[in-house]
Amino acid sequence: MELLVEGLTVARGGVPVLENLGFRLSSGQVLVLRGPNGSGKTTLLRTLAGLQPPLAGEISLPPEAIAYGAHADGLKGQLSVAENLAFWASVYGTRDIERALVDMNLVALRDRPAANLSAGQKRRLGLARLLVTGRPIWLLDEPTVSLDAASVALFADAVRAHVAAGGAALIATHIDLGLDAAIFDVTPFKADPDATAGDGAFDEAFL
Ligand SMILES: Nc1ncnc2c1ncn2[C@@H]1O[C@H](COP(=O)(O)OP(=O)(O)OP(=O)(O)O)[C@@H](O)[C@H]1O
Repeated sequence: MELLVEGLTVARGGVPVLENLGFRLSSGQVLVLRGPNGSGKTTLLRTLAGLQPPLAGEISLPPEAIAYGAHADGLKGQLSVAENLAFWASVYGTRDIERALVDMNLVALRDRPAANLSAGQKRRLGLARLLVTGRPIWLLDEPTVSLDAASVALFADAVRAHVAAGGAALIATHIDLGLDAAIFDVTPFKADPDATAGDGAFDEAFL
């Protein structure tokens, strides 16, 4: 199982942000996505997850192989922690939510409505969702926002276990997660502003 990306050009609002980008993410590997604010990391992850079409290029795996953890946690506030996980387990066709509850330290919170969780607890629940997807490729956008040091360590352990079991992860993060990871810096792939000159909409990070 391998995610191979070749000649990929991604855009926001119709404006190319990154172009002719490529990388390989193999089973057992963690790749950390780097680049300044506004450089296109979220846009790249959304494109790989199938949430928006690329302008060009090839992505070797379908969105069904991918679990995307976005900025927004996507919780259902009226449902309890366990009910949220059970909902996602049914969506993804998996069963076991208990391991996810344990791994993200949510057992004591299992019956609490998601709306009543703290920001960091919500984040832990959002990450627990990844564990019930059963999908091999995790794409994560700033997964540790709002997490305390202990929760960052829990998250890093979950990623280690995922890749040890043959999964892989592409993680946009500005912090050191203490993982054995390669770095993929998107900066060299910034789109050519001249190609879109005249509309004044090009990414501020590259002006
Ligand atoms: N909905 C949108 N419509 C148009 N342009 C957008 C939209 N969202 C983001 N952009 C622009 O697209 C460019 C890439 O943004 P993106 O969020 O992919 O960057 P990023 O590398 O993830 O940034 P950060 O590190 O700040 O999270 C930026 O110039 C941003 O202003």
